[in-house]
Amino acid sequence: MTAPATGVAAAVRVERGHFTLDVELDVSAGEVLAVVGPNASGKSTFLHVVAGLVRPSVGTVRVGERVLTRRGQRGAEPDVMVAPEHRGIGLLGQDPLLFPHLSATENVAFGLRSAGLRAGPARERAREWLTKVGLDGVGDRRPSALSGGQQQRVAIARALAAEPAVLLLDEPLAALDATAAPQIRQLLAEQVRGTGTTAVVVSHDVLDAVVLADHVAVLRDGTLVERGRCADVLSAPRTAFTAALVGTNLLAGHRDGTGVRTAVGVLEVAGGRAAADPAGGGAPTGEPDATARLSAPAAPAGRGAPDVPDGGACVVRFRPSAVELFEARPDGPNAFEATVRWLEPATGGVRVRLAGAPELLADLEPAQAQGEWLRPGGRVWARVDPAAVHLAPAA
Ligand SMILES: Nc1ncnc2c1ncn2[C@@H]1O[C@H](COP(=O)(O)OP(=O)(O)OP(=O)(O)O)[C@@H](O)[C@H]1O
Repeated sequence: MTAPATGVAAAVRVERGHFTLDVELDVSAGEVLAVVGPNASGKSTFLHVVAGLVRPSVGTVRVGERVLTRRGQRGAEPDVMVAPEHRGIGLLGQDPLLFPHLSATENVAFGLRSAGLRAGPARERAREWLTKVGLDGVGDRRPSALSGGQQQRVAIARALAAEPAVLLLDEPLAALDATAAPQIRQLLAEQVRGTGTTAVVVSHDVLDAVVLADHVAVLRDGTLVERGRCADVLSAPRTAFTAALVGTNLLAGHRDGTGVRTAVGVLEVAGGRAAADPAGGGAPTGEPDATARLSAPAAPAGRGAPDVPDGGACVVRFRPSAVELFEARPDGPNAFEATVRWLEPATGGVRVRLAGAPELLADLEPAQAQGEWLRPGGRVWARVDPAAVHLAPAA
């Protein structure tokens, strides 16, 4: 029953006053791509261009061999703008947008009827889909008699029953409560993968990328800043936004011998050898001092460090659990002074947010988080083990 999966190729530019979206993104047939980014980065705009709801200033959108949008191309190629309802693209947003006067079954059957299926087979298929999304027995109810999660299940059934060439998901879980969201996320993952549907999901929530997608694209200010397999991008982010999304620390800087010069000083990295003399370069006092070397220069970088030339732009990454906090300056490399912004609960302990741009995170066990010195606004010393500091070329 399922239509063969089809890929998407979009290269579009949208100009809107101060905002410009300029992205080129391909999604292979049967692949699920998550598009993440801060507010107003252009995620929905991109989705709407693919759906045919927004006309780009210039660019093309193809699904398989079919050109759905073409605008402002050089040469004699005429402009194309296929209407949204003729694109074979399904769109599922946070609002299920069900017809209030139709039952759940009729809501799902409606799209199938519009696609030319007769009433009997359309109802039959609609019932099958309601079973697939866990709604056996509620087909006769109208949306007002269904919970938010159940309504979203109906919307998923309606979207997938139509066998779209491509399914676009715009924050599909944003309106659901904490109990319904994981269930619907799992259902979406099973059904989108089970049908081999090519999909693009826009979300603020990294879990959506982890659970639903194969690849992730990170947008910032209308521009693509990272793109790759979820496992790679999320485990080794190269931008502060992605790092914040996955709850890790990331500092941009420049290679400086065996370390990296960052906003908190020179951090020695995994693959470089930590220095024996912590006082070698002088530690910063007061505000972070980017000129200070936080340990003495070490031996040349070992095999663990990527090949970033001295002075080259790069990022360092370290987990919050690799950051220790002290009341007084500790011995050893990679110590720097910082101001506590606030404390919050974390799995198995306390997460401390340290002021700065970007802010840094430290995850402490409860016993380490005791003491008057550890309070919002207080000055503390942080230390990161060089073996836990990972270096990557700048994105
Ligand atoms: N219809 C519109 N007319 C003019 N500008 C718009 C319109 N829709 C969005 N914008 C602007 O385009 C930019 C990108 O918005 P978009 O909704 O695509 O971002 P987003 O990443 O989806 O944001 P959010 O996560 O907040 O939903 C923003 O500056 C927004 O104000």
